[in-house]
Amino acid sequence: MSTAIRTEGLGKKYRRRWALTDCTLDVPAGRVVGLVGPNGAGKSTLLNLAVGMLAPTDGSIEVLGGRPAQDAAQLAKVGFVAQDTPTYAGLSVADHLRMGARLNPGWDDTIARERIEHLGLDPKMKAGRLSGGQRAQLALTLGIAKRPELLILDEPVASLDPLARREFLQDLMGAVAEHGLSVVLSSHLVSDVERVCDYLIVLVDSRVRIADDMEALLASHHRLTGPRRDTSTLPADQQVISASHTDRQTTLLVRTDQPILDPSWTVSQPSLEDIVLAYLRGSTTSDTRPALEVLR
Ligand SMILES: Nc1ncnc2c1ncn2[C@@H]1O[C@H](COP(=O)(O)OP(=O)(O)OP(=O)(O)O)[C@@H](O)[C@H]1O
Repeated sequence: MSTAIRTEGLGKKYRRRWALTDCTLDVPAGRVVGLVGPNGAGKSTLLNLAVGMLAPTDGSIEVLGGRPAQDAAQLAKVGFVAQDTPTYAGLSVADHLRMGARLNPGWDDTIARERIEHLGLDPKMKAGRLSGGQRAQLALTLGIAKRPELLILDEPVASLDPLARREFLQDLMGAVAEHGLSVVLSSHLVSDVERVCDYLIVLVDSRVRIADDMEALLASHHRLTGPRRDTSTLPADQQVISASHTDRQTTLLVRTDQPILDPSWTVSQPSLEDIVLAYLRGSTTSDTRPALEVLR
């Protein structure tokens, strides 16, 4: 199985502050990877390191087997749409497509023109006069028509209306199915990530908290509800992600690959959003201490 992104002890420091720390990942190719985390967690930093816009302070990163932006061949393999979906205000939509064709050896003009037509964008319109969402669609069109092996999108749907967001994600899935494209996209919308991604990375406080197959993640997390008890009495294999207690009852979100055998627990399946929120709300320093503990 080939690897889209491999990092080893990767870290990035801006002046005195670490934006990404000790990040070790092995993300398989051919997947749609969701990258989630709270504001300032380090998502854009990781994506900018992957495209070579930033250099690591620590550790290493390899993308599709090469060093980010090492040469023209590497640049051609990776498409990137940055968070602010940059376009050139003084250039028209058609100018952007012409520029895409000039700069990208694998450029697919048919995809580009069909997408612009489908979106109803006037090819003569200057990018500076497009709405924020239309500019985002133009930038995304350039990213898709470049026909990269790996498309990296930093919050691609943030400025799109709900229908445009749904259609864009469908287009993306189509490109993945048709061209075997790998995608890494950051988003604050867990429901979108759940709909299209089959691999999830969660970054919290500049550290990777989850990096796993979506199916494996859902299978290994459980909600346990039962009589109030101390989390330190749980079996060693059960990592407590969050815990809440009332006078008589305890509810836990635990991660384990083993079956839950204790009959005093009622076991249910948390949603992906429940799992992500439990990780986002706190940070653990040991295996058995909960990330989030609430007393009522
Ligand atoms: N150019 C920079 N100079 C100094 N600090 C920076 C710079 N870029 C980012 N940071 C800091 O690094 C940390 C991580 O920022 P980053 O943009 O990677 O987070 P993020 O997870 O993408 O956030 P968001 O969801 O808000 O876009 C933040 O604390 C941010 O203030």
